[in-house]
Amino acid sequence: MNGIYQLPLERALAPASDAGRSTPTAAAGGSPVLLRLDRVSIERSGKRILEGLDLDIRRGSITAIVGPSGIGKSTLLATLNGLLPPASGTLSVDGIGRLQTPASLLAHRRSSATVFQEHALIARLSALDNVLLGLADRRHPLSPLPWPRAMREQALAALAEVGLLGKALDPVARLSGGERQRVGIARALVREPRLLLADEPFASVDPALAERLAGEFRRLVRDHALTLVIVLHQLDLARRLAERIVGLADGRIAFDGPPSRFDAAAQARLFPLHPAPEPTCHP
Ligand SMILES: Nc1ncnc2c1ncn2[C@@H]1O[C@H](COP(=O)(O)OP(=O)(O)OP(=O)(O)O)[C@@H](O)[C@H]1O
Repeated sequence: MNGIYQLPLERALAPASDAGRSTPTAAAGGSPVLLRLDRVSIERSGKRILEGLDLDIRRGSITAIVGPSGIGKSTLLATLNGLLPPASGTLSVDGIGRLQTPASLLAHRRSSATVFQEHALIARLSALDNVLLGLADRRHPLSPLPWPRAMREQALAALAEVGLLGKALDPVARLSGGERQRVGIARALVREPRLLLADEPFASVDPALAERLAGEFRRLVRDHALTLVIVLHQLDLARRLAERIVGLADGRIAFDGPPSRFDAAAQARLFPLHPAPEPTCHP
């Protein structure tokens, strides 16, 4: 892990409900909050997509982002990732502070990784080479040299983590949908992120495989002390995987609570044009 992330942690943050919430900085102490959005508004091409977002993401937690198509779920992930700075408000990260400068944004991006719906893999390259691309920002972009041995070992370890060591040298074009998704997960893991973002990672796999991959995400979060924020369309899966559901509607956070409170009425408020599915049991 890069040394910059081992800065002394800030003092414990005040609860989210406090009026004068403090900002994560690199002071002494520990914080249960990894990431904090304070009155954040987000725009795309000058158009306001989301506004007034107050959100604390706790370290080691799994948060599912749900909401209708086009509401701004991927946009929110892009802001959490540091790719799309807020139009107003602040985004703060424990150990880094407010993401206001290029250096702080870079530090945050280096400690985060994203898994995409369509994997964003290069089909003609091997699984191993695709995973190595997760480390592309850790060496010179025009380097003609082979990947250093240490990075190759890191990438192989990430492939082993998702059960694909045996296919490390296979071109991605020859892998199944589920295997490709695993390569995408390995490419994120190789960055040793503390924040893992996932944008509809189960959208192109069948329900049984989605269930299995969800189990793998849960294990990875636990084993690697990750914090996961995952955009999901499958509400049942969101309820089973996450300990917290954040629902977006009308440009705002319209629901924020545990799966047990995400009942038919809450769903109907997020998806008013569709009848809410029957509530299902969850552990
Ligand atoms: N690069 C962009 N430039 C301008 N507008 C964009 C851009 N990307 C997305 N938008 C707009 O921002 C809004 C939110 O899009 P976003 O992709 O975040 O929604 P979403 O909730 O993730 O949708 P879906 O569930 O369909 O993936 C939409 O109106 C979309 O048209």
